[in-house]
Amino acid sequence: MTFKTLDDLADIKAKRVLLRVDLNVPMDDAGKVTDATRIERVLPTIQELSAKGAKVILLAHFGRPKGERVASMSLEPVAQALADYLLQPVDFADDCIGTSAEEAIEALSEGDVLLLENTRFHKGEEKNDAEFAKALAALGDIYVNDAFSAAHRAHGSTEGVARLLPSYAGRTMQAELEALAAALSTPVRPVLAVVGGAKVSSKIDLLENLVSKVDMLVIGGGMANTFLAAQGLDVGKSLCEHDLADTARKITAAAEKAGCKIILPTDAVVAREFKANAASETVAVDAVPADAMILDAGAASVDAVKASIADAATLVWNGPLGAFEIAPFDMATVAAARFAAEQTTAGKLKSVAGGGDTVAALNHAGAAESFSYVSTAGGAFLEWLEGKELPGVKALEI
Ligand SMILES: Nc1ncnc2c1ncn2[C@@H]1O[C@H](COP(=O)(O)OP(=O)(O)OP(=O)(O)O)[C@@H](O)[C@H]1O
Ligand SMILES: O=C(O)[C@H](O)COP(=O)(O)O
Repeated sequence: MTFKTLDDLADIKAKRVLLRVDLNVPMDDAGKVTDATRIERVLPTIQELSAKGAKVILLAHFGRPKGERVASMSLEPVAQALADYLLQPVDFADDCIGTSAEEAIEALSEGDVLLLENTRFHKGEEKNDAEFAKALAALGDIYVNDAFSAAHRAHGSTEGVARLLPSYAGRTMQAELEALAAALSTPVRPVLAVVGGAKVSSKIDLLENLVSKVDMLVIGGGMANTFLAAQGLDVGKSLCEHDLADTARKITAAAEKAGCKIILPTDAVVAREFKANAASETVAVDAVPADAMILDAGAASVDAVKASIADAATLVWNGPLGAFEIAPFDMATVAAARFAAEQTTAGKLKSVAGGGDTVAALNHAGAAESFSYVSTAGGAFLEWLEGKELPGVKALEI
């Protein structure tokens, strides 16, 4: 696929550049960014555009507010975090279209950077509504997409607006696509995929295709609970999408047919409260108390994950194996991440991981630096891996 890059942008002095970035960063309850990887990755594009004298207008989403204005999903705290990394002020407008955006843009000088409020506060964003895309496009002269990790969404700010303005790929978009192609276009087998995390409904469908592309699939985190429940196990109060049991069974059957080995947890760390240092115990997965929730994989499951990593030549990983943000439920994720890092350093494994929280988990484990490649993308990474066309990339095609 060919698209224009920043190298194709001639004179952009004083031009209004709408730059789509992914600032969907992990954040604690106090509004502090807990992992800045996605911020760091978009700095080169912002800096390059700003240095060339453009008025840089950032479009981004945060969380899933479903078209409502949800205060806890405002991007305002991220503007300050971005300014700290950019070492230059970042203005903020409390809407991504309409008067407040227009006035904030009007006030920009060459090289200034402005972040517009969460695009998902408007229903038109996720619907990719033509009027919403038009309202966004009216704010800029040029569109640049640097949000590879949101490129699997055909939304107004990732797809619709790209069709209305001269469009370009940013440096991170370009780098991600090149790095993933270099690492995984012809992966050395056996290939192991590890899929965990919490976005069960938006990722489970991807597994049906994935099992035909990989030799082993470790299912962990909230995703595993759905598979355990589909086997008839009681997962108590665990994060679990019971209505996806049929899908889980279909994936298990597809894996068998494709000769892909599925590895599910056999034991789990359970607790009755979702908080740091809550009283916890390790139980077999068929003995989860009805009033408890699975927050991590147990030691036997971790051994099985490590054994799979040891058997693999290539690892692709999205989604933590437990609620790693709260101690001690980071045990499985940290142990697996460190083992994969060791195998990579020893030259036995090519390891590629991606996802907002996955990267945070690898950083937490001190393992990210040793991985072969760390992508900012989770869902987009899995879809890319499946060979799917990503709408946000497709819209940039010349
Ligand atoms: N057993 C579990 N119960 C509840 N939450 C879990 C469990 N296991 C993992 N999680 C949560 O999953 C979240 C991460 O999942 P998610 O699918 O968003 O991954 P990601 O790497 O951020 O990918 P993406 O970039 O697509 O969002 C973490 O916040 C973690 O606490
Ligand atoms: O975190 C991500 O993977 C991207 O920011 C996309 O977020 P979404 O899964 O809510 O679309």
